[in-house]
Amino acid sequence: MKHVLTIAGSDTCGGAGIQADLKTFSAHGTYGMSVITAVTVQNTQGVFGCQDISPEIIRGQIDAIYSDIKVSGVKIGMVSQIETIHAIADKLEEHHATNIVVDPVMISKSGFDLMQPDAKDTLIRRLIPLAYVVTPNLPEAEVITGMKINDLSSMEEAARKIFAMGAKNVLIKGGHLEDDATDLLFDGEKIITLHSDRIATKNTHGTGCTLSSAIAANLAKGKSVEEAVCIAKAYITVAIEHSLSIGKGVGPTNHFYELYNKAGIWEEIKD
Ligand SMILES: Nc1ncnc2c1ncn2[C@@H]1O[C@H](COP(=O)(O)OP(=O)(O)O)[C@@H](O)[C@H]1O
Ligand SMILES: Cc1ncc(COP(=O)(O)O)c(N)n1
Repeated sequence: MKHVLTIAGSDTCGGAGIQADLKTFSAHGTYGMSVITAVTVQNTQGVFGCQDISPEIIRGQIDAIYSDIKVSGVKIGMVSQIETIHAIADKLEEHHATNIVVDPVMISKSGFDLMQPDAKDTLIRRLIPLAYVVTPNLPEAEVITGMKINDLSSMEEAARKIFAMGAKNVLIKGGHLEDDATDLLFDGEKIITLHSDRIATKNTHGTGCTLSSAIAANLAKGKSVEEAVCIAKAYITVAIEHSLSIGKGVGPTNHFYELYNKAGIWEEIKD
């Protein structure tokens, strides 16, 4: 069994962040571990507070894992402060971490700043070059590139710009497009589009977290980037199709493994 690490924030209600990542790792038959960067006060209706974990404790958590356990894939999610980003980048470089998926989380669906705006340049300078895959949604890709993105051709242009910043592969997510939920992958040579019809649901809490952890789990299992992203797209689509109306607001994705069996993608994700 492969071991996969998430470096991200805690979401009290279990829909996004560390909790979504660990559920996704388990559903893929991998062993999940976590380095917590911040604890949010959060439910399906919003984020009501946040306590950052000190850089010292973040560095300690990363050392605790890498000094003891082989890590085959890493997902990075919420990193709210400049010092948090330096602590993570320093330690991942020191431990020669591989298969790093960076989800540049900035603002929650409910509108809370999960990354302080002044940390943007540090994220670009320190984390994007470490990324084997970086997975911005449209607003995040706009902040990173400074351009307007609203269709496939501007998604392609943005992917090329972010590739030039040092990421080995760029996946621009189309969850915020007006029409279909089409994502676009650029591997430095070719563009691949991953299409899904838009599912009519309000329950999309943690979709980006789920997708990036599914990519990390699949890379850890030895899949190519193209395979990992395609399987992760199939996974998130089923997870949204069966999303849960838990709470009064935006409900979470569903990681119950029987669903994947029924949807016919269990054969793909179980290996
Ligand atoms: N309503 C939807 N129907 C189908 N797929 C969706 C829907 N919303 C998001 N997705 C997919 O979920 C994944 C996460 O995308 P997105 O919601 O843009 O990320 P984030 O959570 O970072 O904002 C992408 O693969 C996207 O295409
Ligand atoms: C701890 C944490 N990490 C990430 C997200 C982003 O998820 P979403 O975009 O669905 O709000 C979140 N809400 N909370």
